[in-house]
Amino acid sequence: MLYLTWRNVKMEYRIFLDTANIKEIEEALKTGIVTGIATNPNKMAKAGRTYEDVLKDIRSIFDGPVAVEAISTKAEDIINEAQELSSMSENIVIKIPANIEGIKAINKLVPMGVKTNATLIFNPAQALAAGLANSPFISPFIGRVNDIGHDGLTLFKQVREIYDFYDINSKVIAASIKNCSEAINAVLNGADSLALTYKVFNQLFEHPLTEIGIKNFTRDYDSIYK
Ligand SMILES: O=C[C@H](O)COP(=O)(O)O
Repeated sequence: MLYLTWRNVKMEYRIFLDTANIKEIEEALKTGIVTGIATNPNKMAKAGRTYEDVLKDIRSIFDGPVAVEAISTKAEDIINEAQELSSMSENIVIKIPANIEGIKAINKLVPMGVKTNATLIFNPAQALAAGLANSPFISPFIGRVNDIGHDGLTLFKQVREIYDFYDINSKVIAASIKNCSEAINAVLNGADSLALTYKVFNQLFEHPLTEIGIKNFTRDYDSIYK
């Protein structure tokens, strides 16, 4: 069954570039198909800068949605941190782990108008809880599930099935995608959005036969017109 979800998702939420590296963001934005930026504490640490500085850099070249992750672990603290992060800039999405403290926080933050993304989702029950808390976004981690020898796509399909069956409207972001084929399988199975690293994003445009084709076309063109 081919899902129609991408047709219904606002264009601005289709592809989140999964990085805090400003050079990668700059390059990928040139394609015109990146519609959001997603960071997490690993990526911020790799960038070696504070959340504030990374956000400032991103905002100097991009005004779409930027996801940043709260690192507090108690609901009250997550709520305060999320409000602080949201106030740093317009159009911020707050990533919050989908454990019990995270769900409590999401439940309070959503009515305040904070856009949340329930993250670190590894089983369909967490996705159900985040959906019932009305999180605007949720992120099942496909690649990390595959990495431990389980089936990330099955997790993803189960989440989609539950959301469709119960009419849950949270947008499902396929996250922790390790290659282009995982990305396409997620889209074919009802992803609303993709979170793609710079490496996987570039795989969207790569095929050896395209390069061979270009080389051969150029050779044949040159043989007549040069
Ligand atoms: O935070 C969300 C990312 O999609 C996680 O991806 P990762 O498994 O490559 O760290």
